[in-house]
Amino acid sequence: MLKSFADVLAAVKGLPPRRVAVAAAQDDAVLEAVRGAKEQGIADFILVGDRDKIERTAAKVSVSLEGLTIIHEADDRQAAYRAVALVSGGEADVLMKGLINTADLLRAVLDKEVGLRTGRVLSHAAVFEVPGFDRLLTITDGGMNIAPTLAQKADIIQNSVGLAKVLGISPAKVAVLAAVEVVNPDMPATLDAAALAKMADRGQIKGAVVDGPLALDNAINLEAARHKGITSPVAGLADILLVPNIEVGNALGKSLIYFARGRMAGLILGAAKPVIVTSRADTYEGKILSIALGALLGQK
Ligand SMILES: CCCC(=O)SCCNC(=O)CCNC(=O)[C@H](O)C(C)(C)COP(=O)(O)OP(=O)(O)OC[C@H]1O[C@@H](n2cnc3c(N)ncnc32)[C@H](O)[C@@H]1OP(=O)(O)O
Repeated sequence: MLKSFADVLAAVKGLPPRRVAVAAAQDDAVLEAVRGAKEQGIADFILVGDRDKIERTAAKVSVSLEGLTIIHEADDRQAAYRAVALVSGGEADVLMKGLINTADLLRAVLDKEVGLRTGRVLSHAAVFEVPGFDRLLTITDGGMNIAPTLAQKADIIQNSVGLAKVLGISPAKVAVLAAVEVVNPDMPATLDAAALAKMADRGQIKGAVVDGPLALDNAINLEAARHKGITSPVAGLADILLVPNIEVGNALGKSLIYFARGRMAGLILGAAKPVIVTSRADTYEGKILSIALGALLGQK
């Protein structure tokens, strides 16, 4: 089982480097991470974007472009489609977001012709390493599905369970988050949580033990769960937190980074190939971790 990002980096370095197509690569922080990941043997890269801007940006931050393929496409949205097409066409194994907003990249990923649709729901998963916490914790979905339905939540869990398996966590313990740990008909998140737990009991969600509703404290802290008298195989031990909507996931994830000094790797799951989604605010290290996780998942 991979319990830390050091474990993830060690695991990926022993594998053949994956080919990552970067959409709109003309970003200084992205280029620095690309160089770092290439030098560490984590991945090889095809940079899609405005060649002149890529070269000028690289020069500005003293990043060598040696050994990196550049495909010129001046328009950012077109660059996203070209990068996606490289992945769907088999010339790259993993897609990575560059200097383009997430929604525009995702629209290219969802494109019916060149996209990476599989017929499944695509979802964002953020894996966190938090100082003082004994394992990697995945939060989903704080980046793609805005207000998922019950059926979409089941698919989002299934996607994250696939990621957990790659991390060596099986069966994954999934807590479906709500504000309370009892079903309250006035709180729709608690109704979905109870249904999802039952769906897992009946084999409609596989490879996971799912329980909910659970409040955040009962989900991740055994003492808090005991204090509330909750008997559950998941309470206090969750590997995955399913959040009710994008705002909760996004705010919870960012609070781990900014309040708790956590480190995050972010991916879109459920597509034909992994998609690395880093944000402008990610550190160099955070971007390398996202690339490493994408490369690990792209080995399948
Ligand atoms: C923590 C760091 C993460 C960050 O980057 S911060 C968060 C930023 N994230 C975002 O801004 C993205 C939020 N999501 C969105 O904007 C939208 O949901 C998204 C992904 C752009 C899609 O929206 P639209 O372009 O309006 O598309 P739509 O809803 O009309 O659907 C068009 C076709 O795509 C399909 N689709 C949409 N979301 C899907 C999904 N999750 N999985 C699988 N298929 C999906 C949808 O069914 C529709 O298909 P069809 O054309 O009817 O066949």
